[in-house]
Amino acid sequence: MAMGANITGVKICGITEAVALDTAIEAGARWVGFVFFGPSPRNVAPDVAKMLAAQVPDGGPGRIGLFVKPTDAEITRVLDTVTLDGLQVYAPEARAMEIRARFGLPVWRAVGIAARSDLPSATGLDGLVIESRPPAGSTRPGGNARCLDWGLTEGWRAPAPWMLAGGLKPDNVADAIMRSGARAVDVSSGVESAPGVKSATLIRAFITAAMNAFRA
Ligand SMILES: O=C(O)c1ccccc1NCC(=O)[C@H](O)[C@H](O)COP(=O)(O)O
Repeated sequence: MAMGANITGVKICGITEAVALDTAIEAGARWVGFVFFGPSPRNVAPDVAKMLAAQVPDGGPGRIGLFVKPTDAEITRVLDTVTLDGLQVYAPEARAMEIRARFGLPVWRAVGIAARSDLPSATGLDGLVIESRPPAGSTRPGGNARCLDWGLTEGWRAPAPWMLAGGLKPDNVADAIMRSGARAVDVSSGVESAPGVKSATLIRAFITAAMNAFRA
């Protein structure tokens, strides 16, 4: 999962089965995400993720494991079974840096923002996932199909490569890219027919729309 200064591409997150993964690979996803968080409808057991990760060909999308405030033991349990290329973590910067040092993998930190002042001005991490804050009472910090105000990142001098997430869909991703200035986007709910059930049609439509917008 190389992350240069100008990463461009699409991450399809929350993959739990082979057909969705094949579709994402064929459609040109740059990253695919596996959620290791029990309360999520996209939670995937390590032995299933192992088979999915092995399905990604050499040169295919980066395999990203998503963790929420994980202990070292939780990450170890997954990495003992699943080959991953990077980690997406919901944790403070200092803890994310510890994880990076401990496991030797690139780490992106997910940051929920509601105002421009919430945008990080510094990070020692490999990248940032900028998304909306979860709604009150949500059982999870991401994957809530909730858009942020895309104008908040316009002109932002990001301290690391970043991707835009939250509430993106095939029919709004072009607008989101144009208004936010993002060069990489991350989607889960917006390519599902029901929570946790990915749609091949929506995955293809999303990647096509995003890549066309990046080229525009
Ligand atoms: O997908 C989940 O269930 C989830 C659970 C806990 C933390 C994060 C989670 N998802 C994050 C993502 O899939 C993406 O990074 C992003 O937030 C996209 O979310 P969506 O609004 O569903 O497209």
